Amino acid sequence: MEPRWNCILLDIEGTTSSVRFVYDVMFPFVLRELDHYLETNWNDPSLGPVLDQIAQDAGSESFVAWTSDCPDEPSRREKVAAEIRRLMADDVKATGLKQLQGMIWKDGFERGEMVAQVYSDVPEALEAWTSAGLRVYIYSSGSIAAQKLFFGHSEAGNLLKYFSGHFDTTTGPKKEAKSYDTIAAEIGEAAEKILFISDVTAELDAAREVGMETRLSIRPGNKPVEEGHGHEPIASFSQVSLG
Ligand SMILES: CSCCC(=O)C(=O)COP(=O)(O)O
Ligand SMILES: [Mg+2]
Repeated sequence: MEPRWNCILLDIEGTTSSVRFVYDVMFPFVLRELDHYLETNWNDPSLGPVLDQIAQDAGSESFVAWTSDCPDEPSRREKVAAEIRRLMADDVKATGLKQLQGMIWKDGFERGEMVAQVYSDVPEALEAWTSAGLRVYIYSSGSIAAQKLFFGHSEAGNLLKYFSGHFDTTTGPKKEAKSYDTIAAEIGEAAEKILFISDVTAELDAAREVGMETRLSIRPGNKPVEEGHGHEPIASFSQVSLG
């Protein structure tokens, strides 16, 4: 039987993995390591573009302009740390924040201090879908670097071989239809041939607006959703029927 879709696009938090793991393990890791990370990596060239992105997310044209009120390096670092803590307290999915989080998580995943949680149906489904010839992509607010660390160090082992590509907020916000148009174009598929699975109805609405098929991920600990969204709910990837 011909599969109804050629591609499956997956969200992470609340879909492949629990919200709890992100909030109880990954975010506390960042808050614990933040000051030390900034101090030890301050002159690392890879940090510069991320600091510019954080400044731009805050409405400034560059990091230099944003920190022009800071008299010295420690106060510039403190401004960054305070902004990161503020964004995380409000759970803002800002690109600069997500890039910095990914850089901080690197050590945690590579040292084995963090092992990404994935629901038990996820590896089985990835295997079944890719064996059936489907391509699987990730679209998460977590940076692409963080996504690769996450699935490269999961409790089911390295799952990266299953993914044909990764998207994050550098493609566009997850609640905007244009982002899904861009993804379809980059994947090289008609939107109607892509199934998007997420726990957030506003993301599913945006994907549906451009013609993607959708499924609402219902996992333990996910935020409750309003009635009347019209997205078919699934509690496990095993409920995705390909035919
Ligand atoms: C490697 S993803 C880490 C989780 C995260 O930071 C996040 O914002 C997840 O958001 P999602 O879009 O996957 O719900
Ligand atoms: Mg999610």
